[in-house]
Amino acid sequence: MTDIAARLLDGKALARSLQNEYKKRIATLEPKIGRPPGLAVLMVGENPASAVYVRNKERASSKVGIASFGQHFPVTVTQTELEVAIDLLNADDCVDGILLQLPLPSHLDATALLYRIRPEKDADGLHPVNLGRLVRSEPGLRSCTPAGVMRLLAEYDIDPAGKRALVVGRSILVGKPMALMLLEANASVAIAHSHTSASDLCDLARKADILVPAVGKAGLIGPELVKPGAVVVDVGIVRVTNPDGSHHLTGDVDFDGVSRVASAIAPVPGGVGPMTVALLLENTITSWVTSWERRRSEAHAAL
Ligand SMILES: Nc1nc2c(c(=O)[nH]1)N[C@@H](CN(C=O)c1ccc(C(=O)N[C@@H](CCC(=O)O)C(=O)O)cc1)CN2
Repeated sequence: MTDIAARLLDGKALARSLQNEYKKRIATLEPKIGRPPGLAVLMVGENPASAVYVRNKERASSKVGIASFGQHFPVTVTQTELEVAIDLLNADDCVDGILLQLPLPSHLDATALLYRIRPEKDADGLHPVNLGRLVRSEPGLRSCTPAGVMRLLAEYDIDPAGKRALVVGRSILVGKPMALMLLEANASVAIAHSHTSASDLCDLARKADILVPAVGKAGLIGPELVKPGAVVVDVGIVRVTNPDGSHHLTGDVDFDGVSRVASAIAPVPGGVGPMTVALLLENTITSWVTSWERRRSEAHAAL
């Protein structure tokens, strides 16, 4: 039998309670604003994992009262067609958040499309204006997965200040913004990546008080890489095909082994994934309120 010592950082439960708060907030503000918040999730092609995530995002939106303006494009869609779709959503006053589900097929330039989304509607926090605000520690829309990790740590009273944190992975979606958010919270942050040697990864990981692997490699982090008492937040997503053809999800961390060494652990599934969706809803609500406030102050100024 598995002897679990670590506290479970339950992202699923926290995401559920955040969604209840969002629902109440929307119900209170909607009569004043005169319309619900709107979110457009753009998906291209038939990637089965993306289809699940997009469905989760749309379901969660509908639960809290966010209107969906999602569009699903065939894998043959062109860059120009997507640019036109983004331009129309940028101009649509009922749409507060726009998200381009990643990855995109290789004939498309994802960066150019992400840059085309108006920063005020960038619900994913991936536009360079929002990433730049993060670098400067200014308010702005923050990338959902790392923001979800920070919220999960806060919920369990884990303060990164003065702690050694190691982020494994340097993607623009998770690794880089994650390192910046931990730095903003006053951790001493290191980043390991594909060019980090196995022995350096081992040294850095064993010194880390907070370990955040975000690579997508099952079993990358075993108990031998974890400092006793460390907090481990698994952000890796690995979709494993079962012998019968069905799938299950796992992360970068050997959950059973690491649970015996760590003081707290966020699992996959049930950890950061649901928090990613919750923070997307939160960003959309923030954009909704901000655009309403902007319009109100413009209307006052025009009087
Ligand atoms: N534009 C974006 N694309 C992608 C992002 C992103 O943040 N923005 N992140 C990942 C996938 N992702 C969000 O899109 C995501 C991953 C996982 C989950 C989640 O809820 N996982 C559940 C299990 C879900 C299931 O398979 O049933 C869990 O971990 O418990 C949500 C969103 C790549 N693309």
